[in-house]
Order: sequence, then structure tokens, then C-alpha cells
Amino acid sequence: MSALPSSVEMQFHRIVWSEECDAMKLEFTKMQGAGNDYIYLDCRHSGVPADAAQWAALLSRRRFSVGADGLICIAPPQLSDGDATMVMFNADGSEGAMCGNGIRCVAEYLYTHGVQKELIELDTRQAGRKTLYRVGEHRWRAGMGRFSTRAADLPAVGLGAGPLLEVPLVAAGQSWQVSCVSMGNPHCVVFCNEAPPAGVQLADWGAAVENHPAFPQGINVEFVQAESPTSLTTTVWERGSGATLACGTGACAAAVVGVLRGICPRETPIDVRLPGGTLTVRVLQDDTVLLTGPAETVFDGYVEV
Ligand SMILES: N[C@H](CCC[C@H](N)C(=O)O)C(=O)O
Repeated sequence: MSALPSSVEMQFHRIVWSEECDAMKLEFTKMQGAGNDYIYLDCRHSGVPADAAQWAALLSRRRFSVGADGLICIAPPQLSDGDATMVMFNADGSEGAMCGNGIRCVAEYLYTHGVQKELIELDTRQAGRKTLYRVGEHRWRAGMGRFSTRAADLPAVGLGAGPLLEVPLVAAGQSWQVSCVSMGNPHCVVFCNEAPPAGVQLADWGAAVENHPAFPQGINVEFVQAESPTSLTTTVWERGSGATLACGTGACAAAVVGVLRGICPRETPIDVRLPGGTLTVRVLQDDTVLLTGPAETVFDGYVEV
């Protein structure tokens, strides 16, 4: 494991000095939602450590460390009536504004660690408050707030001023009609005959769109195939993490574009089938979105550093 960030601060309340091995133990909980796995740190007493981004990049490395799509700090709530704040980092250490699979797992973590409530209020640093409803064993519904297709909310440049529903985009030698949606974080959705289209390498096209000049802060990319009006098959390339088995906000973005393009119905549950599992999305008349899916604990562990 390469050298730790030199300025690692002993802010984690769950870092304990281990006498027997004269090392520092960083305790964590590994959780996943439809295979989108993160390392969760309980920072409710200590606050988000200054080195969280470095820890995310260090510990997310598969085979060389714990391995994950990123790291999520469970921090104190922004407002007194909240239960906690989710602060998420992608595998490259970049901070994501919102994480649909992560927010359900934070609710599950709190529920299994003393917050015995079926309705949990979670804050985020950039995407506002989310309300989580426990709908079954290890299963939560998240109120994801309203979507937006405005360039300013993504942000996107040079793609036009109106709703970015059908914009031409050339990347990796391919030209596509893409739809851009913000779920608090930016998504580029491509409806196609198969997801991903034959002959298109997700890693090539995904990375090319993620880093396209039209998206100065990067973007998450979804290829979507409509099996029926209420069943979408989707593959994902995530900003800052690459190909993941599922993306909660990406599932919402796919369903939203399906509704706005008249492919999917509003209000009706839409199954978004991802490589890691199925998430269910409802796009309501007022443009708010509900995301339902699993939230599972994989293991508790610690890293000696
Ligand atoms: N990569 C995303 C954050 C994680 C989103 C995804 N894991 C989800 O479940 O919504 C971004 O940088 O906007």
C-alpha cells in the first residue's frame, strides 16, 4: 500500500491506536446497493476528516486495498432535525454531489446502528436534504428531489440553452443524440438499441464523454435500452469511478429521460435493470423522483496504517 497522505489527521473518532502493533486502525463498514459498493466511515462524532478524499483514492483501489467504487463519510446533520449528512467521494477521490445507492446505504447503516426509525432524514453538502423510507428488510425508498435538464444545473457548455433533451455529441469517434439530466449530479443518457451499443467499448466512450469539453466538471454516462415502457436495461460509466455495477442517480436519470421522451410513463414504477441488480424509479407529476432498492452490509473491517 503506497504511503499514506502525510497530513492524515487523527480526526476519525474510530481510529484507535493499537498498542500491540503500534499502528493506527481505521474502522469501516463495507456496504453495497445493487453492487455499487462503498467504504462507509462513521464520522458522526468526529466530522469529515480533511484527508477523506485521499483515503477514498487509497482505499478504493481493488486488489491493492479494500476495493470499492468510493468512500462515504456519515457526518453530523447540517440541520438539527436531520439524522446525518452523506459526504461521498468517488474512487479517484473526487467528491460527488449525490449518490442514490449510497444514500440508501447510509439510512440502512443508521437503522442498524441505533437509529431505529423507518423514516430517516439525510442531508448532503450540495444536493439538499433527502428523505429515506424503510420499505423492507435491507430495502429503502429515497425521495431524490426534482430533476433538471437545464445546462446551468449540470453544468454543460456549448450544447444550447433550452432543456438538453436531444443534443448531438461527438466523442471517441462516435456521434450520438444524448440527453442530459441533473439529479443533483450530472448525467448524460443515451437511448440505444442495446446497452451499450454493439461495437462501443463502455470504457472508451464512457471516458470520452465523462471528460468531454461540454462538461467542464465531468459527467456520469448511461446507455439505456428500453425493453418496455416500464423496463430499462442500463449500463453505466460513472464520473470518478468508471464502470460500476449500478448507479442510483443514473437509474433515475435514465427513467427521467424515458419519461421526457415519451417512452416511459410518469407515476408508474419503472424497473431499471443494471448489471448489479434492479432499481425501481418513479417520476412523479411534479418532477420529483423516487428511487427504491436494496442496501446491504457486506462486512465490517479495519485498516491498520
Ligand atoms: N459518480 C457520481 C457519484 C456517485 C453516483 C452513483 N454511485 C449513485 O448511486 O448515484 C458523481 O460523481 O456524480
